[in-house]
Amino acid sequence: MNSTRSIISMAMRSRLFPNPSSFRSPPPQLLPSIQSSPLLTSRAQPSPPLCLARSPFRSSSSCPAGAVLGAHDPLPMSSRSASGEIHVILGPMFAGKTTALIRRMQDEVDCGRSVAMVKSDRDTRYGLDSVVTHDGVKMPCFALSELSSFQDKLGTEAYDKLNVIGIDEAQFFEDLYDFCCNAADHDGKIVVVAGLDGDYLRRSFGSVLDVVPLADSVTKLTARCEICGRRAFFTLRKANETQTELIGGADVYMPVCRQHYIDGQVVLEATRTILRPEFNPGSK
Ligand SMILES: Nc1ncnc2c1ncn2[C@@H]1O[C@H](COP(=O)(O)OP(=O)(O)O)[C@@H](O)[C@H]1O
Ligand SMILES: Cc1cn([C@H]2C[C@H](O)[C@@H](COP(=O)(O)O)O2)c(=O)[nH]c1=O
Repeated sequence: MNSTRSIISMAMRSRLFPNPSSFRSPPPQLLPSIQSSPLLTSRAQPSPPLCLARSPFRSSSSCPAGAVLGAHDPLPMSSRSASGEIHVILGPMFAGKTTALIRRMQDEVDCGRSVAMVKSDRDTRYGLDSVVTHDGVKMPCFALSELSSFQDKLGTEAYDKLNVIGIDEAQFFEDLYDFCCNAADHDGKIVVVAGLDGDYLRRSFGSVLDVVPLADSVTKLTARCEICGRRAFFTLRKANETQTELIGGADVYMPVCRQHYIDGQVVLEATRTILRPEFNPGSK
């Protein structure tokens, strides 16, 4: 697979980058819908000291230490959301979705709310006990195969006290819609969802777009095109694999603008054709 990637990289660079240069996104800026969220201002109150909640699960092997963060005591009911909220953060890889999610959760902790982060256990890139950004910022989390197991994992008492639930890698949760609906509409939770809106072929990925009609706010973040530095809306897969799910980082994917997505797909298709065994009789 490494040789495939280097062939693809070479092909793309020779065709697409007469003057190759690499671009990295600056630290992502939160868009106004999140920065100026009434959630953070209208219900803000003097922050109790930041602390790890005394979760009954802190010593349990199934719950990472500190996966529930926030106030020791839940906020009084009057200061909690009566009907819950759903906020969705979308975009390609490297757009800063996880960064924005962690910041949002930290803001909620600073406002005295009790928060918990969840990610899919399919994403094993950095272990299962933390959500980690591409530049290494971490927050403890629960890694689950399905969101329906969250309440059991946490326990009813802890779930009832929880104000905010963050969900990273939301594209991997098939029960995202039902979970968000129940958590916000029925249980009064604030749910912040971060995930890919599209896969490497720009098809809708998992159920992320299905929760848009449920959402109070939707923020689409952009990355920086690795080829030209313009805004990147899409994720290009550099590897030869064609299945929808392929866990990976910068070794397998790059953020690209529209032009370089189109050019890149042409090169990748040509490269995949060249790599087929019938073109390489001696390669077996
Ligand atoms: N092409 C890239 N390759 C590796 N890291 C990148 C690239 N572009 C941006 N980054 C880094 O990734 C960070 C965003 O990471 P993260 O929040 O995990 O994004 P996302 O969750 O949207 O994939 C940026 O602040 C930047 O430091
Ligand atoms: C485009 C695309 C991505 N994936 C995988 C690759 C990563 O493991 C995650 C996305 O992580 P990030 O936090 O948004 O950087 O999804 C995939 O399986 N299939 C795809 O098409």
